[in-house]
Amino acid sequence: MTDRMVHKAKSAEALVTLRGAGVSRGGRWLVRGVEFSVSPGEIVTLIGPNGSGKSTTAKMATGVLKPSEGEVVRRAGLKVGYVPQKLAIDWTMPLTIERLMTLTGALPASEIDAALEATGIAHMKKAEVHHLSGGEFQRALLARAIARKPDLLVLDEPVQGVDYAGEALLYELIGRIRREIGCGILLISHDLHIVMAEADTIICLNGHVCCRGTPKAVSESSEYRNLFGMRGSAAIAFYDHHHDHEHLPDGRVLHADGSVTDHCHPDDGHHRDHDGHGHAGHDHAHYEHDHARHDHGPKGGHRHA
Ligand SMILES: Nc1ncnc2c1ncn2[C@@H]1O[C@H](COP(=O)(O)OP(=O)(O)OP(=O)(O)O)[C@@H](O)[C@H]1O
Repeated sequence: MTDRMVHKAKSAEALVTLRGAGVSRGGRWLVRGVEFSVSPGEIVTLIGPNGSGKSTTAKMATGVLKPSEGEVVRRAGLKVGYVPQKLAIDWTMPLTIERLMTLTGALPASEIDAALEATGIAHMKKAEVHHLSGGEFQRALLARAIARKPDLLVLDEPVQGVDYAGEALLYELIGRIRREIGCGILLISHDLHIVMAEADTIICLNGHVCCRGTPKAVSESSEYRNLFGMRGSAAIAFYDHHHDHEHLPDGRVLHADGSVTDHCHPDDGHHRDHDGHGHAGHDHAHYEHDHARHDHGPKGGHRHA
């Protein structure tokens, strides 16, 4: 199959497809020439500097904004779950997580419970929203969005106000949601962080599509490096790690020196320690292994889920 045929087949099954889409306001193009689609089970991440058109593009995808040129095609009857960047909440009013779930429409109690369970906050159902930590709040917003079983989940900066460790856990959760619900995910990242680890496709915007591809391809492209400079390089380092051992299909481990062991324990003599010689400082490849099941720390460390 040629690339063009693959693209055609992919957009035929896509949840949403943008073709040459752009929005202009007051004689100025906010964003132009946007082309991408999101298919079931796929994570597409929009990155780009402030004002580069990420939110505008997401609004075109969800139908909140009509494109001024080009077209946006959504699958008939598409259910969209949206997690906004900001929520207009009157913080002087008491609001429990349970109530937050039903603010914009009724939900059966069983659906509320299932969504809170899936996001790991079932025990906090009666907790006041304004007491939540950044990570808990993002989980509550995610629970609210997935409770209605969307086909397409749009997340506008889902790791806002969350520290690095919490960020890795949230991305792991988002990865699990796409595997379990099978929805497509359009993720907007207003910062680079570790967003790229879970994404299948990265679209880098800068008023137009600057570059696109797999996280690795984007992080290596000169357009991306020019746009993000040193900050981009830090994110690149995350992917540009070198593997000193590989996991074989039978579960054994092949080390750089050619030896094979049953495990990759830090004390088996094959690994560098923390000050440049350690297990925490290395990364590895896994045959037929889902990298999405790893928590990647921002410095390239990992742990198995
Ligand atoms: N309704 C509007 N009318 C005029 N200009 C707008 C409108 N909405 C957005 N803009 C402008 O369009 C540009 C793109 O905005 P957008 O919110 O899509 O960027 P973004 O990439 O999401 O930015 P950030 O990372 O800062 O949130 C910005 O310059 C913004 O000021």
